[in-house]
Amino acid sequence: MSAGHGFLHRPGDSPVHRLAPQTKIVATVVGVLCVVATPREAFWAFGAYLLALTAVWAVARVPVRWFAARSVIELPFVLLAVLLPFTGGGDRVDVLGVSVSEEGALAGWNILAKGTLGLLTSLTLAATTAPQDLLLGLQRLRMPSVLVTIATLMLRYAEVIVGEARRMRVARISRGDDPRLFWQLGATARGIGSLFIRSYERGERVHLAMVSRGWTGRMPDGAGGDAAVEPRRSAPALVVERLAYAYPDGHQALYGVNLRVERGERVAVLGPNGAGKTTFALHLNGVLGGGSGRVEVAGLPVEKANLKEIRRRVGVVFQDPDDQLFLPTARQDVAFGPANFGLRGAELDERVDRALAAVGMAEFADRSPLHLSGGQRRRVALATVLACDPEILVLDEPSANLEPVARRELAEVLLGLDRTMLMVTHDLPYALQLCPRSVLIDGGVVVADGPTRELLADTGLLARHRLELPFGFRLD
Ligand SMILES: Nc1ncnc2c1ncn2[C@@H]1O[C@H](COP(=O)(O)OP(=O)(O)OP(=O)(O)O)[C@@H](O)[C@H]1O
Repeated sequence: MSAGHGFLHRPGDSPVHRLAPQTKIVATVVGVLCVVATPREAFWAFGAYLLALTAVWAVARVPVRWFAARSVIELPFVLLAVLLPFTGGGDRVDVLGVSVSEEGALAGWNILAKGTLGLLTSLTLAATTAPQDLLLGLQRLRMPSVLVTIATLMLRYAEVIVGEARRMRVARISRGDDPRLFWQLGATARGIGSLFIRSYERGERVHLAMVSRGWTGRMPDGAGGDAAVEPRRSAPALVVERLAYAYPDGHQALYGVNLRVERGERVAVLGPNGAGKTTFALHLNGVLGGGSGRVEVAGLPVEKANLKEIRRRVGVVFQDPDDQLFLPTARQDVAFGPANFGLRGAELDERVDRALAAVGMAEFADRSPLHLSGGQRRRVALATVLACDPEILVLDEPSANLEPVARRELAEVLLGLDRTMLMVTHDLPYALQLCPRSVLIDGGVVVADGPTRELLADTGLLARHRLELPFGFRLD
């Protein structure tokens, strides 16, 4: 679902909607400054501003009632403005038998007129400009990148909350809940509680995806990357020995995983729900750690001192592309990882273009990821990781929620990539198509390892670990 329809944004294709966002931002700031600077007695000027705004609304095809409904946030100021004529000092006049302060009335009018016009001007900008385009406009106006990034993260978080709220509302209404009914207020309150927990979890996944692409909590400062630690060329791509891990709540997810993957191999990681596949994958670039055992990438141990280099070499593509994409344009999202790893200027642009081209999304570079289809988003998510030029690509459920054509197209992209690949998946035909070798994890250990075709032909093995080929699928 696109996040285009927000509380403050009213999508459309009017000339006002199509204006460049930076032009609208500048016009809004100038408009608000003019309103503030206008003397309070210049009643005609306020009338002219309002007339100009209503003309813009007519062109933008946004009804007056849309603005009226959103102007309620101004209510406290309206109350203050209404009280001032009665509480103000100075000369007083008699209006319909009530004594009114002249100075108070003018002060109230000043607040009411300037506040309302300022609010309506800002609402006009918000109504006709998508949030992502606003960020783009700020960037084009050369706002400091730190400010734009903070605004971006705040926007992403707001989207996370709104998205979770929408999903929960749909799920509840489809189960017969009507939040308008008084006796269901308790359930609504509990819903709000779980909304914040779910938003927190989603925020954590977004953060994990950022960390995987080299985010350290600091903005790239243009100083270039640290010197790379040279890996051993002759070493296998990946060596995992006796890897065990318990989550902080004490739940033991891995009990001693052993795996060796040679350079250029494509390996499917199969297993039932809760087997430990994702936990295992998150150890490969040090997003999870602190357990026992050993993980080595190209001869480099996965440990704190090597984390930056490890994350450069191991790219994790998460299951949900929305966890991976959070910047205003696909291009910026794809540039995020390599910029964290120190790439700048023409080299960075070239890397981004190459990654987008590799997934067939070059023409969508300047679009907001939120305006792309599910399959397109997944391809951009893959590009965000390819742009880091990883030696090992780890994909978590790459075919989940993809329509057949998008699934096939992604397979073609993946088959065209010349790198070591680990693919966590429940999609057994996809594993067969893409990975000559499979490992089967269950109960936190590797229970089978061999050619994918042989593993999938062993119906007893599959049944023991709750796996099965789709109905009608035959291995020939
Ligand atoms: N943050 C967490 N805290 C505690 N336990 C967790 C956490 N994340 C996962 N687990 C538990 O660890 C075990 C392994 O989870 P993991 O997500 O690695 O499984 P998986 O094989 O990827 O499953 P699926 O196929 O359903 O995605 C599960 O029993 C799960 O409940």
